[in-house]
Amino acid sequence: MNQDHDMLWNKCLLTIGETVSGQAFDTWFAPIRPVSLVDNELTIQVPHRLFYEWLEEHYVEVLKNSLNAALGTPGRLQYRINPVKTKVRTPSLSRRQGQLTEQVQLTQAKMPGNPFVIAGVGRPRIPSNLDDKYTFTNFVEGDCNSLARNAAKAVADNPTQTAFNPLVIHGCSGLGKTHLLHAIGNYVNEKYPDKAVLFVGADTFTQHLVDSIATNSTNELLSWYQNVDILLVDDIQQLVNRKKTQDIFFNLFNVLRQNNKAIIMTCDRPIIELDIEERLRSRFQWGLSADLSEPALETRMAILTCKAMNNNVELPTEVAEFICFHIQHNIRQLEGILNTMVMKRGITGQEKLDIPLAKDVMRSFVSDIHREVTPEIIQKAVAEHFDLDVEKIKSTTRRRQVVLARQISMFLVKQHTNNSLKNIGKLFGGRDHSTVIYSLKTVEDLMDTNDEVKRALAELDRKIRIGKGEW
Ligand SMILES: Nc1ncnc2c1ncn2[C@@H]1O[C@H](COP(=O)(O)OP(=O)(O)OP(=O)(O)O)[C@@H](O)[C@H]1O
Repeated sequence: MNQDHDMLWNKCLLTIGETVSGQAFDTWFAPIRPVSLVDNELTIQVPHRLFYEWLEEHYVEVLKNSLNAALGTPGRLQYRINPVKTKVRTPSLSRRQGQLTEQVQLTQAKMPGNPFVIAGVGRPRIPSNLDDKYTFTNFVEGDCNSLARNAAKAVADNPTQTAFNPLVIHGCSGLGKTHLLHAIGNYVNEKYPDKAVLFVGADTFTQHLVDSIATNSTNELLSWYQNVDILLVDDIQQLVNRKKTQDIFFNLFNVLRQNNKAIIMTCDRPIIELDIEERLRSRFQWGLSADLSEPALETRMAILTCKAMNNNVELPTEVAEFICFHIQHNIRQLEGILNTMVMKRGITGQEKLDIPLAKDVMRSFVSDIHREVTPEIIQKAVAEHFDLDVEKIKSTTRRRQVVLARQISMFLVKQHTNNSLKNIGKLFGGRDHSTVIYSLKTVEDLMDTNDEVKRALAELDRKIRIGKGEW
């Protein structure tokens, strides 16, 4: 029997309706329109590319079987991708009633329940969700973050032609990942105002998806996401154990990347350690992965000082050093201490931010700011000060600078620890106790006469006291 494309497609829908869930039917098959039937080749129209890719990936067998059954002979399927731009009324088959009904397709600007939609004409406006207080200007660069910072800036400079797509910034908590995401977004917004930037947490993305499933508007949600030019996704580790979200994100990722849209993501661990589907993981590894590591003392101090300046707070260097010496792993904690100090100062009417106040506030951030200072810590500090290896200090070298560093180390070990002269000798390459006595005497003499020694001792003593929490 000769049949036209509408009749054939209706038959296909009946078979499909018996195979897939009601929700899948409504989401993925109801929006399809049959277009033509020529020589057993059925052409169907789908709303957008993502839709087509999803069908190919998940329902190709269902479609093939239903077409073959409807034709009674093997057939072929062709797709036509045609985004729905306007409100149209099209006849389609309701699965449950098994008869032709009128169905209204929604335009993108009319998506119900979509958290981002601002009604308007043409391309939907996208609120970026950016916090303008995080910029490249107030991001302090150091060895710990320079790759990530420079890659982020490169993407922001040229978001649609970047080789770093995706860019994944990973690192432990509080090291500036989210700051960099916002910085990219803010920079792009300023330099390319016509580009649509969106910042979204991976958990928020999941929530949107869950909501859209509940309201049968997943396609609309995804179409909407495809309007984004620069997608900034925070904390992608939240995708772990969320299979459905991973599936949808996989497709969105592919479409965006194919269309040269930039995708920048943050993660609390390297992608290789992320327990997600392999296909998603391999795509995340296409671009560049840059890590943020713990900043050195000087960088931490620069960050804290920068935060203080931005808040018009005067923070003496020794107070910044004291705080940063003890807080090594998390910049957010540094900020928390500064903010609490400012607040407490306001309450007590105290004028300056000083070390006793810092110490008081820090008790709730670090369990023990009174650290034991060991000979190893002293040897390391002295080696750093004189730009030498610790091993050199312990060696038999008689070079003047090395001898001086060795003698100062012995002196400080004697002052700050309970080691006997005999033990100190052992710690410095097995020297006897008379050598140690000679060293201590030499340093005492030089303390009054030699400026270099005076300065070195003052500086090292200060560092050791900060380390012990004894300011
Ligand atoms: N290099 C830096 N320069 C200036 N501020 C920084 C720097 N690194 C971190 N910060 C600040 O530290 C705070 C914490 O940073 P952010 O929220 O970006 O951390 P995160 O790595 O995203 O942490 P989490 O994984 O816990 O979300 C922010 O206020 C941020 O501005």
